[in-house]
Amino acid sequence: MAVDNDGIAVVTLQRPPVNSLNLDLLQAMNNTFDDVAKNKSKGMILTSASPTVFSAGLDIMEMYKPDPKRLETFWVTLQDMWLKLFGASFPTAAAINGHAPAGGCLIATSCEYRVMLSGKFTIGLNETALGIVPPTWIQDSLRHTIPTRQAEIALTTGKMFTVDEALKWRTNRGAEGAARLGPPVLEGPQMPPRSPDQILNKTLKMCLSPKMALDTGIIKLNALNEYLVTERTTIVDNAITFGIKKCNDMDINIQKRGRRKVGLIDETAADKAEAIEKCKKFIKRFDKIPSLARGMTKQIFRQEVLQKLLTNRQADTKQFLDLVNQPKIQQSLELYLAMLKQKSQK
Ligand SMILES: CCCCC/C=C\CCC/C=C/CC(=O)SCCNC(=O)CCNC(=O)[C@H](O)C(C)(C)COP(=O)(O)OP(=O)(O)OC[C@H]1O[C@@H](n2cnc3c(N)ncnc32)[C@H](O)[C@@H]1OP(=O)(O)O
Repeated sequence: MAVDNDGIAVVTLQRPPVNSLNLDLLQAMNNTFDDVAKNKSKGMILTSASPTVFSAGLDIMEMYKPDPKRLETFWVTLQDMWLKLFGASFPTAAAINGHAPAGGCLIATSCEYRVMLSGKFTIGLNETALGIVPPTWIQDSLRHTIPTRQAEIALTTGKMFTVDEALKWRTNRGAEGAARLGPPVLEGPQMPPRSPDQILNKTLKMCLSPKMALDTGIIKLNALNEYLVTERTTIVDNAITFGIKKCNDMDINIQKRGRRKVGLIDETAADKAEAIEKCKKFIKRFDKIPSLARGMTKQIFRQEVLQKLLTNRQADTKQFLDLVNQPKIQQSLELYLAMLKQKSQK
């Protein structure tokens, strides 16, 4: 842990090669979180010493052929880590400088703010894809971060988000919708882009002109009708071109506005230093907010989710122990470890 001049603690996970969460690392995290609270730090930023992995999640070796007592301590320590981090009264942020699967995503979603490095990294809760039901409180961390519907789909599919997807999800109507209609007709002498309102106003003016004979008016309206039907694609394209131009003139970023954000991460950064700076900026937002009021508001906001685990702690532990001790799960763990080993040797 390093505390900067502003009193913000930067906590770096350092368990090579992939910061997998074993008992020792979880205990060290818990002690550090206690220190941050005791020192009355202004806030805490979690990051990783690895250049490519934030955290690979739970250390599978803790669950494979486990010692029963250690396995139980391992799970209770993980619960403690989550209760301390998710329930921390001080501001928390994650500078996610690499992959964050499963438990890595849990750490990130337990924080209040997330900045992830742009690149070929992924983040998400992949448990379902591995044949495991994520415990309620792990699901709750995701549901607390992104909209419920997206959380349900992500959890049930074991979705690992790319950095871009984590920032935004499905495309809405907008720039990409326009692209699906084909290239817009660009401005030119024959077809200057006009808004639909401009076209209708001009036609109306022409038809209402006292100089216009009734039969000429009818001919013109029929021609307009035919034009609207046969040229509808061009008209839509022109309307889109007009809209895009107006947005550009008004400095509105249609690329961003056209996409729905999933918000699993709040911002991206080019490198770790920038990610930490952005996290610091988030924490400094609370400089003028009384810290007691802030902390209590956060805890009240998160109380329901925290209380659920506190009430069901023993049952949750028993469920985990029963699951891990199943021969079928032990077999899956063995296969998964072999697969990871094979992949790392390539
Ligand atoms: C599968 C069944 C699990 C059953 C658990 C039962 C109940 C649990 C309750 C539910 C909670 C689950 C939360 C979890 O966190 S489960 C853990 C899920 N984690 C993962 O699936 C991530 C696996 N790792 C990776 O995908 C990649 O390692 C990576 C993080 C993307 C990084 O890739 P890369 O940089 O290429 O590194 P390598 O893959 O080469 O790995 C290097 C080294 O580290 C070992 N390793 C990786 N992840 C773990 C891990 N989670 N635990 C232990 N060891 C891990 C990997 O085997 C390599 O080892 P060697 O160098 O010795 O070959």
